[in-house]
Parts: sequence; structure tokens; C-alpha cells
Amino acid sequence: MASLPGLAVELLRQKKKELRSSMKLTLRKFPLESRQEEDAAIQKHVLSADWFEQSRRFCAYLSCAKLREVDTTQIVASILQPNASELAKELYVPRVLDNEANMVMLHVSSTNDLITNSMGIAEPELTDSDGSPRESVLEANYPVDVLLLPGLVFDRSGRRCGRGGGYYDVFLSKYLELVKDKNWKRPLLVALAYSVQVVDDPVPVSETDVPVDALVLASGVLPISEHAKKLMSTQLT
Ligand SMILES: Nc1nc2c(c(=O)[nH]1)N(C=O)[C@@H](CNc1ccc(C(=O)N[C@@H](CCC(=O)O)C(=O)O)cc1)CN2
Ligand SMILES: Nc1ncnc2c1ncn2[C@@H]1O[C@H](COP(=O)(O)OP(=O)(O)OP(=O)(O)O)[C@@H](O)[C@H]1O
Repeated sequence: MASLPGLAVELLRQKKKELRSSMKLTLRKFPLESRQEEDAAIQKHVLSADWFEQSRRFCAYLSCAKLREVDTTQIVASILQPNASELAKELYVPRVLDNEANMVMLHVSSTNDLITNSMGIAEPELTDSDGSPRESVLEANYPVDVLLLPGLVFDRSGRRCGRGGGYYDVFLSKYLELVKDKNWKRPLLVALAYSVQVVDDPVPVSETDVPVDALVLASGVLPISEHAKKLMSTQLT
């Protein structure tokens, strides 16, 4: 028979599984027109924010329309092709290494650095055009300022439920450890979410789930942690 902690872990796993299935259904029913309106509004909030403008090293996910993820195309394009008036930023995007939750964030300088994987998500090749390994956030000499996170379900306290791979939680635990070791400033962990992805009931989490500092919704930026409240101004309408 399973031990008590074993039962609690199993129950949590089951609750997350049900939550993911129900949110995938909700997202499938969310009209394309609303999705597009929210995609535009969310990206506009990011692109016009001081914390975006002031960031120099930025991690973003490359959105997958099939998975109904909030679009990041304009954010990524703005980083890769900045206007003359904007300060240049370095962009890092995820690359899955295996199916045991190992993922790296690699430096890219152009969309030509990307190839679409079997899951339909664009990812960087491990090496650049010269054959040299791409810079990885976990091995870099400087901290990143902002990490844009994908996810399926969120609550207003910053709890986040992803797709169940554990990739982001494992990456974040390693990166936050590195930040502590190096005495770097903490990055802002910002999730982008459609209105339907923010639920009233607390999202079930375990101690390995890393909460986000802020949410960007079509209605505005919602800073949650003290860290976010210091760095972001409230723009909710
Ligand atoms: N755009 C994007 N890139 C990302 C992630 C992400 O969530 N979004 N990841 C974040 O981890 C990592 C990849 N992890 C992924 C985990 C699951 C699925 C996926 O397609 N899941 C299906 C269910 C598959 C199944 O259950 O067999 C789904 O959610 O419908 C995709 C990527 C790294 N890159
Ligand atoms: N820091 C960690 N170290 C080891 N295992 C972890 C860690 N974080 C999560 N996991 C494991 O990964 C699996 C998936 O976790 P969880 O359900 O929280 O993923 P998720 O948040 O939906 O996915 P993601 O983080 O990729 O968005 C679980 O078995 C969990 O125990």
C-alpha cells in the first residue's frame, strides 16, 4: 500500500492532470477572435513596459499556436530586430534535451537559428552556424533580467501549472540556485496568460513548483510578488 506522503503526491498529480485537461478544453473553446485580441493586448503591455525596455538579457518561450499559447512573436521580433532608439537585448529560448525534464535556455540572434521540433515548437540548434556551442543561461557570466514563462493555468497568487513535463520548474530551480551562488539579482518571472487561464481557486502546487512574480493579461500587468511590485507599475484597467 502507498505511504501517506505517497498518496498525497498521487492526489496532487491527479488534481493537476484534471486541471490541465479541463483548461485544454476551455482553450479549445476560446474563440479565435478573442485569442487574437488578447495576444495583441498582452504583447503590447510587455512591449510598452519599462521592465521590458530596461531588460538587457531576456528569456522567452517561442509560442506554439497549436498548443493555444499566448503569442510571443512580436516580443521575439522586437528583441531580434530592435529599432535604432531601442537598446539591444540578448535573447535566450528553450531547448529540450531529453524527456526527463532537462531543458536549456540558449542564445539566439535570428529566427534562422531556429528549427521546429517534433512537438511543433521552434527551438535553437545546440551549435551556431560556426559549429560553436550556443551560450546557455546556466553557463553564462551574466544574469538574465526577465524570464517569460508559458503555462496552462494560473491563479492571482502566482501559482502556475504547466504542461506537466517539469521542464520549467527544473530549469528555474537550477537557475535560482545559480543566482544565489553568484549573488546575482533575481530575475523577474513573468507569465503571459489569456483571461480564461486565470482561475479563482488556488492552483494545486507542490514545493518544487516555482511561483511567478507577475502575470501579463490582456487587461494589464499584474505584479504579484514584492520583487515585482518594486520593479513594475500596476497598469490593470
Ligand atoms: N512554447 C513552449 N516551449 C517550450 C515549453 C512550452 O510549454 N511551450 N516547454 C515547457 O515545458 C518545454 C517543452 N515542453 C513541452 C511539454 C509538453 C508539450 C505538449 O505538447 N504537451 C501536450 C500533451 C502531450 C502528452 O500528454 O502526451 C499538451 O500539453 O497538449 C510540449 C512541450 C520547452 N519549450
Ligand atoms: N525542481 C525539481 N526537481 C526534480 N523534479 C521536479 C522539479 N520540479 C518538478 N519536478 C517534477 O517534474 C514533474 C512535473 O512537474 P509539474 O507537474 O509541476 O510540471 P509543470 O509545472 O506542469 O511543467 P513545467 O514546469 O514544464 O511547466 C513532477 O514529477 C515533478 O515532481
